Amino acid sequence: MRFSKWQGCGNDFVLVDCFKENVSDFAAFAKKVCDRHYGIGGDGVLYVLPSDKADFRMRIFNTDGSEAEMCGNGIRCFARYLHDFGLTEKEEFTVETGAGILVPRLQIEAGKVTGVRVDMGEPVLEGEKIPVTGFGMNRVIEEDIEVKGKTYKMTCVSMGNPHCVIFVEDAEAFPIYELGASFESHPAFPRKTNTEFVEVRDRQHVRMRVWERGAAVTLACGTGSCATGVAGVLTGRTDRKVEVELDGGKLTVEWDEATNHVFMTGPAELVFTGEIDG
Ligand SMILES: N[C@@H](CCC[C@H](N)C(=O)O)C(=O)O
Repeated sequence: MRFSKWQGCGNDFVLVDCFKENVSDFAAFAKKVCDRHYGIGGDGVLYVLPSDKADFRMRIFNTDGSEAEMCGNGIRCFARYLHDFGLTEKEEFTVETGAGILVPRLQIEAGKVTGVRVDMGEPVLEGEKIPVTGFGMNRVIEEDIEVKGKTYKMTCVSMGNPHCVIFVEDAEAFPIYELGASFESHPAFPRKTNTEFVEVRDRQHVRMRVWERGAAVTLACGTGSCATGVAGVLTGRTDRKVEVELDGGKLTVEWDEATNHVFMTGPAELVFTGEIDG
């Protein structure tokens, strides 16, 4: 089976083109190939599929085999694959995801792709829809959450997938490896959650570390960066456009007031291509 390996800000993915390859069990394949010792290594697998609603369909599976609704760094890699490997000649196209139909646009300078800007759609803010229990259809802004005997203030946002944003004094010092899994599996989140630990540097710059649902600590999270941008506005900490500094690079996130859509811009790079026994 042929595959390609991609990364966006160090969040890395194995991509399989299902127009050409046949995968019988998407979840089992993801668990197997994401293993960094016995497999290819990756934070998830992106499957390129046909769609009857959009130009293409993307499905994303985490390292533990769970399927996520959406992946921000993944959709930029997905878009670049479609362009670089000749599946489309368009610079902007539609992609069906578990978070609806999203629109990536390639940024091309002097014939070279320099990045991808994605219209990530509207954030979902109603507690029940994120989902977070105990808040009905209200927004969940700076609400208490107790984890391992300590109370934190959480702001919850869905970008198709659930996010819990915790603003902290010092993101580098936050004990993410000790606490991340307890946020992910907290009873407040019926579908588990991704959690972002965010230090505000100023109104246009934040530092974010992430514990991802189904993948633990990763070097970056695109949907998490978007959720952070939205949470920064909802809590009055940041402007509508912010640069998010991640362990593996930087993303720009803008929550547009006129459309209510979130736009994410950042890199997507091919690491290598290969073949594996399917
Ligand atoms: N890294 C991704 C998000 C991948 C899915 C996530 N782990 C989930 O289960 O929701 C991103 O860049 O958005």
